[in-house]
Amino acid sequence: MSTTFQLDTSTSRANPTPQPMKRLTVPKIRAHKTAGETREPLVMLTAYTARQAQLLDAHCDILLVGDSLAQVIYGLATTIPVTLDMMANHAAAVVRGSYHSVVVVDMPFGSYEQSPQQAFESATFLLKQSGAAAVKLEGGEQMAETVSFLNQRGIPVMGHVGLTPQAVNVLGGYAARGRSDTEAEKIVGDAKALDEAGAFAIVLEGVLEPIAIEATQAVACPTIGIGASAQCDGQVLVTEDMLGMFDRVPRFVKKYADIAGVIEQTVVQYAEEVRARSFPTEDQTYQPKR
Ligand SMILES: Nc1nc(=O)c2c([nH]1)NC[C@@H]1CN(c3ccc(C(=O)N[C@@H](CCC(=O)O)C(=O)O)cc3)CN21
Ligand SMILES: CC(C)C(=O)C(=O)O
Ligand SMILES: [Mg+2]
Repeated sequence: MSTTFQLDTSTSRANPTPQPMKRLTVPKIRAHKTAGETREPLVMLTAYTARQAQLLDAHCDILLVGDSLAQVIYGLATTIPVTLDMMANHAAAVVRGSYHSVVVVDMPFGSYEQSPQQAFESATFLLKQSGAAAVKLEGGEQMAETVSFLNQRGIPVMGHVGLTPQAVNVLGGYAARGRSDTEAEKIVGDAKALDEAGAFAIVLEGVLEPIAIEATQAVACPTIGIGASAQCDGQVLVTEDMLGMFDRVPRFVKKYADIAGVIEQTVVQYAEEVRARSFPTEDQTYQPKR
């Protein structure tokens, strides 16, 4: 008898009911600029849990299991300490909660920079453990060889240039990028190198708007902006940031809701009712039959 554990993705989904929407694919995203169909901006948000994925899935094109889970979930100061196991576990949860969106997983710091071989080993681990479709990694020209190596071996790669948070110790903070001419040229060159290496999309984070526009016009694959420009081919935000759940957010975040406020009010009410013994009532308790 085989002892191999087979992940049955059809039954491991938290929501197995038939869905009307089709699953989006990586090639459709890569062809976004040339496909005559819609060219509507791509909608991308982060997701770290199954329930969050369920709520976002039908309304997004891409769900990113971002290493920003460092700050958002784990209370860490930077994304540096994030491990492959952390990423794989959250990615598996997100895949179980999604049907339509392409699920992309961030490769954590230290898991891919050394060589294309190291990147391949780490990426296969992430994809096998989670069922996600693609990985994202930070860096430009210096990562082009790795992007091509993975792509040729069946692993689609999303690039990420500009403000690359895993390089915080080199950059010295999270300030916007591209203020000098050499920096601006480097960002556009990095985007071109990733595009030519076969990246299916590129995140442009924290770059001056004219550079985001120039990079978007210079590449064949779609660009996805965060703190970049509405002229990018798509946008991404950290879900907790835009929901108003996270306390310290970058300036480029638009807070669409105040979920932290809703949670606080609700907990205040619960605490009052517990202390007043007005919760639970008869509806929320089990009484013996008479
Ligand atoms: N919750 C969250 N949202 C993010 O967008 C995010 C993460 N976490 N973690 C990973 C990276 C880190 N990012 C960050 C973090 C901080 C700033 C920030 O504080 N920016 C300041 C300017 C800082 C400076 O000029 O030195 C700002 O006011 O926008 C920006 C991007 C983006 N990513
Ligand atoms: C902010 C996005 C692009 C990201 O890389 C993350 O959430 O980790
Ligand atoms: Mg990230």
